[in-house]
Amino acid sequence: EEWKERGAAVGVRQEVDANGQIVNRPMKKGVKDFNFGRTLGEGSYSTVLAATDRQTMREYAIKVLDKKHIIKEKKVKYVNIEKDTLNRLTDHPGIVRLYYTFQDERSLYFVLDLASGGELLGVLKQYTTFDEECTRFYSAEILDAVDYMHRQGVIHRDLKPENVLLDSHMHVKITDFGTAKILDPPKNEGIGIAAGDPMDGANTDRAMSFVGTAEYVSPELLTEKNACKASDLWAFGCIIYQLLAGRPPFKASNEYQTFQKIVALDYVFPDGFPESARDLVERLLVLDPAQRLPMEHIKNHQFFAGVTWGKGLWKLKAPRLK
Ligand SMILES: Nc1ncnc2c1ncn2[C@@H]1O[C@H](COP(=O)(O)OP(=O)(O)OP(=O)(O)O)[C@@H](O)[C@H]1O
Ligand SMILES: O=C(O)[C@@H]1CCC(=O)N(CCc2ccc(Cl)cc2)[C@H]1c1ccccc1Cl
Repeated sequence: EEWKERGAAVGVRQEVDANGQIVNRPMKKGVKDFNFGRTLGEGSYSTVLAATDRQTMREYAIKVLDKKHIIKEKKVKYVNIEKDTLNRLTDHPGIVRLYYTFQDERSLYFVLDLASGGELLGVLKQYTTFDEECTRFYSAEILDAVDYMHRQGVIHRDLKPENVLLDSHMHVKITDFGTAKILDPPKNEGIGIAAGDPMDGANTDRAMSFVGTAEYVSPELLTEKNACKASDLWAFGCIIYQLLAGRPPFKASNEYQTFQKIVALDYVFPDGFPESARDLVERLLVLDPAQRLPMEHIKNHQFFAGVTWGKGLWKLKAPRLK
C-alpha cells in the first residue's frame, strides 16, 4: 500500500519487470493531467496555451498542433524535426525545454517551458533600442545557447528576435526548432555543413525547401542553398545590430530586395553605434561563412569583455531595460 501511495503522488504506474521486480514507470501524461489557461499565441499550425500540471501545480506552455492541418500542409516532417531537436537540447537554461509529448485523435501536444516574458522582439519594440549593457547581456545569453546547440550538432537556421523568448526573470529561452537541422556525427566538424535531411533531400541536393526569415538569412543559404553553423552566427550578427540600432541591418520593402542587400553586403551603421559592437558585427556579417568569426573568438571579443560564459551567466540578474 505504501508503495502505491508514494507512486500515486508522482504519477507512476507500478509494474513487474523481467526479473520479477516491482518497478515504478512514469505514467504517460495526457490532456487530463493539465488545467489549460490563456492562449499565449498562435502559429501557422499551432496554438500555444498556458497550462498547469494538476498534480504538481507547475506551469507550462503547451503547443497544440492540429493533425489534419499539419497533414494537409505537408508539415509532418517539421513536427518530427521539432521533437527530435528539442529532445536533443534538454540541458541548457537558454533553450525552451520539451518535457512531454502526447496526442489525442485530433491534436499533438508539446509540453514546454513557459516563457512568460514574451518575445525579445516585442520588448525591443517597446524600448526602440537597447543600450550597450542590455545588448551585451541578451546577446551573450543567445550566444551561450547557440554554442550549446552547435555542440549538440543542431543548427537553428531561423534565429531572430521573434524566436528568442524571455522567461519570468527576463532570461533568454530560444524556441522554434521545427526548421532546425541536425548534423549527423561524421559531418559535425568545422563550419559543419549539415547532412541531408528529409526536408531538402540529401546534402548534395541543391533544391532547398526551407529558407529562414528574409532579414536574417545568410548569403550562403541564398547562393549555395546550404546552411551551416556559421549561418546561425550571421543571424546572430544581425540580432546584435538590431538590438542596438532598433532595426535589422538588411531591410528593404520586399524580400527580393532584402536578399539583394544581403548578397551585396549592403548595410551601414547608424551614427553613434558603439565601436566594439561595430567591430564584432563587421566580423560576423562576412559573406564567406569560413571567414566569419568562429564561436570561441566571438566569446573572446572586446564587446563581451567581462562576460562570464557558461552557468555563471544565467545566475546574473537581467539588467533593467531603459
Ligand atoms: N514556450 C513558450 N512560452 C510562451 N509563449 C510561447 C512559447 N512558445 C511559443 N509561444 C508563443 O506562441 C506563439 C506561437 O508560437 P508557435 O511556435 O506555435 O508558432 P510560431 O513559430 O510563432 O509561428 P510559425 O509556426 O508560423 O513559425 C509565438 O508567437 C510565441 O510568442
Ligand atoms: O514520435 C513520437 O513521439 C510519437 C510516436 C507515435 C505517434 O503516433 N506520434 C504522432 C505521429 C504523428 C505526427 C504528425 C501527425 Cl499530423 C500525426 C501523427 C509521435 C508524436 C506524439 C506526440 C507528439 C508528437 C509526436 Cl511526433
